[in-house]
Amino acid sequence: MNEPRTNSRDPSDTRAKRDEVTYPIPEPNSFLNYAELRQLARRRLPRIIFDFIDRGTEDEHALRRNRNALDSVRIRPRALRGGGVRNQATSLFGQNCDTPIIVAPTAFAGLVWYQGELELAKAAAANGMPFCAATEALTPVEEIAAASNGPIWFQLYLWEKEEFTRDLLERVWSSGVRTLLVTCDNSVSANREYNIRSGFGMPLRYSTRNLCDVAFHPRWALGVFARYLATGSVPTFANYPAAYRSSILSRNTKALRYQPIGWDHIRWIRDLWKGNLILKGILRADDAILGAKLGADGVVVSNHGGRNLDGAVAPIEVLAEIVDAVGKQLTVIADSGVQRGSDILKLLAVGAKAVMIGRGLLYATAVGGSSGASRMVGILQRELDIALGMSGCNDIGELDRSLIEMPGVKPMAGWRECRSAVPLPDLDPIPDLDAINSPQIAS
Ligand SMILES: Cc1cc2nc3c(=O)[nH]c(=O)nc-3n(C[C@H](O)[C@H](O)[C@H](O)COP(=O)(O)O)c2cc1C
Repeated sequence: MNEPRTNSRDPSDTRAKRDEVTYPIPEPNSFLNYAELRQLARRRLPRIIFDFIDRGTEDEHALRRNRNALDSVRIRPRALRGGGVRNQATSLFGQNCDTPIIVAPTAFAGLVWYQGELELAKAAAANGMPFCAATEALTPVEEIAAASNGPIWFQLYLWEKEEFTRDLLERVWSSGVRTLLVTCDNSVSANREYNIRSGFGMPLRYSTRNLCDVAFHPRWALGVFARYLATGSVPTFANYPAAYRSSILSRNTKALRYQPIGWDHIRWIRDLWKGNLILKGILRADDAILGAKLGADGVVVSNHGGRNLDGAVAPIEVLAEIVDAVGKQLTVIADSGVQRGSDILKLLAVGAKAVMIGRGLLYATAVGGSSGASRMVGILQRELDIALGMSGCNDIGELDRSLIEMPGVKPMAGWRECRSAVPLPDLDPIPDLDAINSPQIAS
């Protein structure tokens, strides 16, 4: 019998094949998984925006590697244990979270839905998880913080003029944000050729093709773009200094240059920022150690979702080494390529405390605003819950490397000592264990 084919998750497929679906694409807000959601977002968004979100950099090796590396990790489940009430709550920097998922910082999130950043922040708060606002958000950090009753973090890109960065940090602090994430994997701009071809950038480039693209996506054109125009608020980079805050359509954009970031800047930011400091885009243990020595509180092991350095290692390939090096001192978070609850389980089992999701939550916001984002979070939580139960765990604290097999990582490599140990489940309900181990049977 022919198996019905669904979207392949294998990124080594050609793009066309990856998009192949033989089931009808569901109605918005009835998607069942990441692959279905991606199809819906692809339909909803103009191509120029979808590609900006969806694609990687250069030849997209890093993008494919993220998936291949996660897929190559296999789970060795413990039998007959995961049937209880399962718990995925955790705490990050002293704040309780209902799930080990964080909304990753993403530039231009306000383009996928009217005030998309607010929608994402609301969904994050409703689901008890942190939302990380981006420097390149289209909604000011003050508005995001005011609209949410959940934990808000802020991602920082450094500007060339020190005073601009200083002012922004003051705005961030005054809005009540206490966790700052500094992106460390963009000392130079990424080479995203499709953006050059499509005209995506600041400002967006008009062309007949782009106008047709928008015209063929009326729900986006009316629901997002026309709504901005109707409220007289054409999107700008709202966290920029006032003099540089021109609209994404303006030809008179005053260029604001970013500072190529180095370790001295981390020292400078550490002195300036009194809250939690996380370095995002770390892929080496020596860098993580240096970060710890300079006073960072956490790292995000990330290759920027395969969007920056093509050919970069996938985070899960280097996560164990980084956790072993700094897991006692720092909170280690991971991202890039996470699409299923089982991906989250794998990263946590290697030793991450939480994971960030970028594209998945942007697609979800594009499809259904905050309810779309909440639906996607719910799906990931449910998948993680199933993966936990199937692996014989009732709590994410029980995850460890004995549950997984992956190239280069020894089973039970001992990351538990790096974090507060969680006792294994009580063996009392298995009365026959002693009998099985008894000398009579051994003979
Ligand atoms: C559209 C888009 C914009 C992004 N913008 C930023 C950004 O401004 N700063 C940053 O540190 N990371 C940015 N990222 C990277 C994410 O924070 C995150 O590392 C990545 O998306 C995780 O991979 P995933 O998309 O496969 O989940 C962006 C990612 C996407 C998809």
